[in-house]
Amino acid sequence: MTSERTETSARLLNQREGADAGGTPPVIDAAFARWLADRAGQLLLQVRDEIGYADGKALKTAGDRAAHDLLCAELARWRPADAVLSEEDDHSRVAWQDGEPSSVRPERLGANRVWIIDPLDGTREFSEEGRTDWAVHVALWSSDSGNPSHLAAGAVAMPARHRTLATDHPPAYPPMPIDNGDGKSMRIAASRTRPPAFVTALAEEINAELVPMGSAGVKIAAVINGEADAYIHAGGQYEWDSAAPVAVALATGLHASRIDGSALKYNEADPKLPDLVVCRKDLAPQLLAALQRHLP
Ligand SMILES: Nc1ncnc2c1ncn2[C@@H]1O[C@H](COP(=O)(O)O)[C@@H](OP(=O)(O)O)[C@H]1O
Ligand SMILES: [Mg+2]
Repeated sequence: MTSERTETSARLLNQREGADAGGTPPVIDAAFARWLADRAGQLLLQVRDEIGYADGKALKTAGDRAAHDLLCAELARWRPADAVLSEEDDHSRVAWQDGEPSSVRPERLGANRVWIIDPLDGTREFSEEGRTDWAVHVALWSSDSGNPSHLAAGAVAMPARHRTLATDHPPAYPPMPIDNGDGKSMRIAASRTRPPAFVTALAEEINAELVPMGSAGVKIAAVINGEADAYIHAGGQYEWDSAAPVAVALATGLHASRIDGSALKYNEADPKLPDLVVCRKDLAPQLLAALQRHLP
């Protein structure tokens, strides 16, 4: 059954390739990132339609694989000299054993340009009918980039929301929230299925409302759009979960850092990036101070 379904996603990919559905992509990296994320997003919608929701595990596997294969094929075709770090074939997980680097050094560590991709972020939500909180992440890390994160471009496609955020046209800075009279001072986006315990305690202390949703990309997009004031995560994540949305957040002018206030770094030997906070700049001092009191 599973192999049949994997064949289904391969066939969808082939159909699209055969029709050359994407045409010639933009030359500028940020527009290329948007193009790529959009193409994978459309493919994921097709996979959902074709496979259905009866077997969630099969749907997750087919979606992850189809989006990964499309992104890698297009990157190999249009950016052949660049390295790739993807959730779906992260060899550095093998190269990093018991907290120590092994002798296997991933090729990307010597590269000047590395695409950091999460073919399907919010995999769980993707497999649940009616949910729209899942995304495709495409980011470019460049050694030449002037900013501390070295993120040179990023795109977050949210196909089920018909929305893509990317650094080619960074969204406007979010508007100040309207006081809706409920006495809550801040809305903090947090994981829908595994919110870190300390975030609940922190929210109580600063009288904030927790807004649960899936996908790191969708939560950061919520901060960018002004639907949430902050996204706080700790306890585990990888570079691909945040690289693309953080690139867009930084391009928009928002604050993004580790929860201790230090810079987010990408294309590290160990791709684990276990915590982060993204918020409006004016909230950063208050949130970082509260985080200091609640650090897990
Ligand atoms: N404790 C943890 N360890 C590793 N990854 C985590 C994690 N908590 C969240 N993530 C990853 O962060 C993304 C968003 O999670 P959430 O929706 O719970 O906020 C998911 O990515 P994937 O869907 O790409 O696996 C999830 O796997
Ligand atoms: Mg992810």
